[in-house]
Amino acid sequence: MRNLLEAHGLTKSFGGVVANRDVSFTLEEGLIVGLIGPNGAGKSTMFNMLSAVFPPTTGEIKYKGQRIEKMSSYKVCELGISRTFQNLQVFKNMSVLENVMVGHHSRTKSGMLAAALRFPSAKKEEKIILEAAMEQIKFVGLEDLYDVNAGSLPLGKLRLLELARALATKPELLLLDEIAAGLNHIETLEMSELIKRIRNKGISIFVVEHDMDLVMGICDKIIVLDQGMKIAEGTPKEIQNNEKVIAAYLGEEAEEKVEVIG
Ligand SMILES: Nc1ncnc2c1ncn2[C@@H]1O[C@H](COP(=O)(O)OP(=O)(O)OP(=O)(O)O)[C@@H](O)[C@H]1O
Repeated sequence: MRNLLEAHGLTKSFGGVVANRDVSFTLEEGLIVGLIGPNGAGKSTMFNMLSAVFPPTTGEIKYKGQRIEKMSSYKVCELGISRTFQNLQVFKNMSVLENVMVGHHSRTKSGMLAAALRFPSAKKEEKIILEAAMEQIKFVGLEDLYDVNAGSLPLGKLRLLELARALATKPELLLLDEIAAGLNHIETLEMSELIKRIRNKGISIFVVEHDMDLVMGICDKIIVLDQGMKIAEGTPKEIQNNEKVIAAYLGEEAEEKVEVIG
C-alpha cells in the first residue's frame, strides 16, 4: 500500500497553548483512517494543518512525496486534498446545485472569476461542471433537492451537501470533520455506508469523529490524540483494548462528572 500522506513531527502552538505536539503518522492509499481523542485533544488543529488552514509551527507534511505544509489551502485542494467542516460552510442563499458547482470551480481552468464574468471558455466548462455537480448530488442522494435553497435544508441533508461539494473538487484524500455530528441513528448509519462507498470509488479518507460506533465500524486504522500528543495507533480492536486510550477517555468522563457536580 502506497503512503498518500506523511506527517512528521507536527507541532502547533497558539501562544502558550500547544494544540499538537510532535505528532507523526502516515495515511495509506485506499484506507479509511480515524482520528479520535477527548475534547481539546488537538484533532481539529491537525485537520486545519493538513488542509492548510494554517501552517504547523514546526514539522513536515508530505502529500504524494511533495512538501505541502507551507502551501495555500487552494493549492492543497488542487493537489487532491479536500475537506468538510465541523461547522457547516454552505452558502445558505444558494441552491444545492449552485453550492456543489462552487466546489467544482476550484478545479477548472477558467476558475471562479471567469465563470462569474461568463467568458466563452467558462461557458463551455459551465456545462461540464453542471453535469459533474449533478453526478455528485445523485451520489449522495440529494437529486430530488438539487434546486432547493441550502438554507431550508435540515442538518442531515446539509451534511450530505457538504460532502457532495467536497467530492466535486475530485479529491484523492478526503478529510471529514465530525461529519455525523447532530445526526440521528439512522442518518449516522447511512453516513457510514456513504463513506464506505466513497472509499470504494478509490478515495482515501481521514475522519475526525466523536461517534465511536461509526469510527469502530468503518475505520481500517485509528490514530488517537490526547492533550496534543499521539498516544496510540492501530486497528479498531487494538484501540478499544489500549490502556492509554481507555485512561484518556476515562479521564474525560471523570472531568465531565466533576463539572456536573461542581
Ligand atoms: N485558534 C486557537 N487559539 C488558541 N487556542 C486554540 C486555538 N485552536 C485550538 N486551540 C486550543 O488547542 C487545543 C486543541 O484544540 P482542538 O480544537 O484542536 O481540539 P479537538 O480535539 O478538535 O477538540 P474537540 O473535540 O472539542 O473539537 C485546545 O486546548 C484549544 O483550546
